[in-house]
Amino acid sequence: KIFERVKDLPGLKYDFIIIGGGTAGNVIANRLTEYSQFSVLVLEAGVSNENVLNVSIPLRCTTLTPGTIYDWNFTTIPQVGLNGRQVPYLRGKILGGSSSVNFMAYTRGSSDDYDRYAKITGDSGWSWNKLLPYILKNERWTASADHHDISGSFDPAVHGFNGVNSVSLPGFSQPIDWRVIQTTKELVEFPYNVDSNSGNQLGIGWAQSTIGNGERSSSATSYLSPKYINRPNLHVLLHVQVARVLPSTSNIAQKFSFKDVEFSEGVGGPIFRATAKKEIILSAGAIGTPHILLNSGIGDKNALSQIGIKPLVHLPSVGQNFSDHPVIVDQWPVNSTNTFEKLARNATYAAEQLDLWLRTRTGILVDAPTNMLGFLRLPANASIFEKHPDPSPGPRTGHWEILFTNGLTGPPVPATGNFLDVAVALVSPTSRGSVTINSTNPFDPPLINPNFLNTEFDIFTMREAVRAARRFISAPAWSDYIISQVNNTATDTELDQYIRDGSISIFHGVGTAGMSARDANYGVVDPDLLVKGVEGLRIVDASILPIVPAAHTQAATYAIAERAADMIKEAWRH
Ligand SMILES: Cc1cc2nc3c(=O)[nH]c(=O)nc-3n(C[C@H](O)[C@H](O)[C@H](O)COP(=O)(O)OP(=O)(O)OC[C@H]3O[C@@H](n4cnc5c(N)ncnc54)[C@H](O)[C@@H]3O)c2cc1C
Repeated sequence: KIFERVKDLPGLKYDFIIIGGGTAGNVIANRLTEYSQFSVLVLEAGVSNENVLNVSIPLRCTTLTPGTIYDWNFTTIPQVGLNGRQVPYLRGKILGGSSSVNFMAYTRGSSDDYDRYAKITGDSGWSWNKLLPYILKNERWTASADHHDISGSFDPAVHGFNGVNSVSLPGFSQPIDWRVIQTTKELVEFPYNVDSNSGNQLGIGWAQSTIGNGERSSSATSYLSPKYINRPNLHVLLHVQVARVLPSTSNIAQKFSFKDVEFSEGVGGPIFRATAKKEIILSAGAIGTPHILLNSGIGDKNALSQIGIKPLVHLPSVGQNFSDHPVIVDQWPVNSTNTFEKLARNATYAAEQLDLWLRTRTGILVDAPTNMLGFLRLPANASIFEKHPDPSPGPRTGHWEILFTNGLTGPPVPATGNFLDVAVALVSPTSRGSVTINSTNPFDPPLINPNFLNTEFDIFTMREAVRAARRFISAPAWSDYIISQVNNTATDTELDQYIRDGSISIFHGVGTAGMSARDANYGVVDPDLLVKGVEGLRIVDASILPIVPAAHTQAATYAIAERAADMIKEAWRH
């Protein structure tokens, strides 16, 4: 059941309290309440996702953030690597969390990504082969909205058909799609990959998205769908912001045991306390989770003391090791009028498409903006490798990603002109940032520093990615489509300036509560995702990934949560 006010809850004591009804939190809520004897309360700061049309309509994802009530509306601190600019840091503030506002790309990353997590943690359970059953448990492969023949566009052998969260291929073909595929035949450096979710992500192919029947599939629409949310042991409370977790006792071993959660109803509203009889599960995401830990006195003891927060547990890695992907978009003017600009400029066409979506869940609105994407590596002989080791986790993993969009990705749309958008993202960054606080008020926003493009490897790779994307669009497949080429002869200095002035986040931040081996002298959680040095506190969200995967991060987040749910059930079964 979903509650909108604290006073309507039957009480404030539950077996499990989950902080954050986001991507991971709702998976945990669903799986734990499969046991009718477990009671679960989810505390979520955001609003309901119900009846928000723009959340359901995939192509309208560009309207959900920033500057709306569905976003936390964070901004980074000035970024040295971005010529001092501050950039928006989007995070969903709505039931479903970022899965309710994201761009729905379903990319798992490579097998190398997960095998590296296994190596870092010393737990083979995080390896690709061991995690695959959980990836499949999440996924419900679904027909495309237009029911076209999808053979040859994905590999059914690597997908899950009975999971909870819908995944599908595009359901409305875009006029640029065949040109992308044609280019993979014309230029050997850009091979076609029938399915980049197989473990080997290299190459370009059809985007898979968390969309079912032409609608967004989020953790709220899937894991909290009516058959689950009606369970009597599952309560979700909206509009409540968690400030802190509080220790109740410290046992003989002098370990703090965390059982209580302090939260406010609305911003600046009354403060309440809820108690977990078994465990508190922090699922507030890569920004929210370290923020709550630091507010609670769990972090670097010197930094906390300096602000005036009493340190309870000295865990210097809290909020550190933040890694994310910077992205930059190149635009080419094209000689077609059949691009996304048409939707923004032609009200009759837009109304027709909305009507089509409302009546039949077909038409242009059924897809995310990107129908085709791919992951690529720097050439093995790239000069950067003379100075730097390869930071990618293995040969099946991209250093950078390319995404194709049939028009501008967001407002403002200029009065004239039609465009092709090609975005490149750095998916193997070596820069590391942080999430910290500078206030004793838990409701003040944290300081977000992704520290983009602050290493030689990162700027080199972005530069080469931009150049490669421009080579891609110089292929014969585009010659009768592109009106004028983007500068193909820019120098390194010119490109660096352009990249530092234009890059933003693609919002894949992780690592701020990273997992490490049980005996490691760094890290925030152990391989079972229990916070080191305390009792009763587990973290299940994207923050536990020690290094960002070479992929959009929701698929990994779902998989983590599915495995974590089994760990929690196992821990409390008896
Ligand atoms: C605009 C955008 C586009 C993206 N596009 C893609 C994409 O196309 N594909 C992809 O794979 N990934 C994408 N991502 C990233 C992906 O969505 C996230 O990595 C993933 O959803 C993170 O899941 P999570 O469970 O860690 O956090 P979230 O899903 O963000 O959940 C955290 C939840 O905790 C709540 N919360 C936080 N703090 C508190 C507090 N103090 N009290 C109470 N509640 C709190 C939040 O409101 C939220 O509901 C995108 C992200 C954004 C923001």
